[in-house]
Amino acid sequence: MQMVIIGDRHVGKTCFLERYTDHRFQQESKSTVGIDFRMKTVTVAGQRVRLQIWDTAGQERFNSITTAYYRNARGIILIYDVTNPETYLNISKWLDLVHEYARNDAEVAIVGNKADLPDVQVNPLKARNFAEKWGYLFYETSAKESLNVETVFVNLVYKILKQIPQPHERNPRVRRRENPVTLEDDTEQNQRSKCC
Ligand SMILES: Nc1nc2c(ncn2[C@@H]2O[C@H](COP(=O)(O)OP(=O)(O)OP(=O)(O)O)[C@@H](O)[C@H]2O)c(=O)[nH]1
Repeated sequence: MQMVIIGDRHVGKTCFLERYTDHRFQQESKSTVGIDFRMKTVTVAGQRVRLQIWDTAGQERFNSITTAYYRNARGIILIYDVTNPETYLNISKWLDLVHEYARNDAEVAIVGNKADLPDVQVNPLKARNFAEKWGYLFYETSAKESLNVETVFVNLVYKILKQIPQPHERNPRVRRRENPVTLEDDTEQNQRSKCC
């Protein structure tokens, strides 16, 4: 299952992904050039899912490269920085690209990152209302303090899985237990690739 992480530069996309796949945080994270990806296998609602997560450059000059990766993404994580209102306002610009390049059934999560910092300048209620109005997930996260990072992935995968007809839905006599918060960090494989 492919996912793509988008949003302005410096909002913490790479740190967010590294926190999820490598359980670490690097204060001196380098700007992503073009595109990068990591793999992780998770179990959500009893189903093992292999995620290929694309980390895109926030700089506009890479848009022609990065938007090519939207097409195959089942999930899109759009990150802004809670201490930088401009990155929140730019969400609509990123959503325009999503509507232009992503599949119609892609699930979107809006994420306000850097929630550990004291000078929060984006009202989380406003952001949540906006996300809910459009049927998107919403979370405030901290890649630094590992707040809600796994929750974003689990709930996004769960939402995507709910879209896909499951075997038990085709045969109502076969029942499977559903537990959206089940997360087994069972096989963690980090593969990296860079291009451009
Ligand atoms: N306090 C705090 N700082 C963070 C957090 N996440 C990222 N940062 C910092 O924000 C800066 C940018 O992080 P990156 O992950 O490189 O940002 P990016 O969105 O991938 O940037 P581009 O690759 O340029 O698009 C770095 O100095 C990080 O240390 C967070 O949750 N809390």
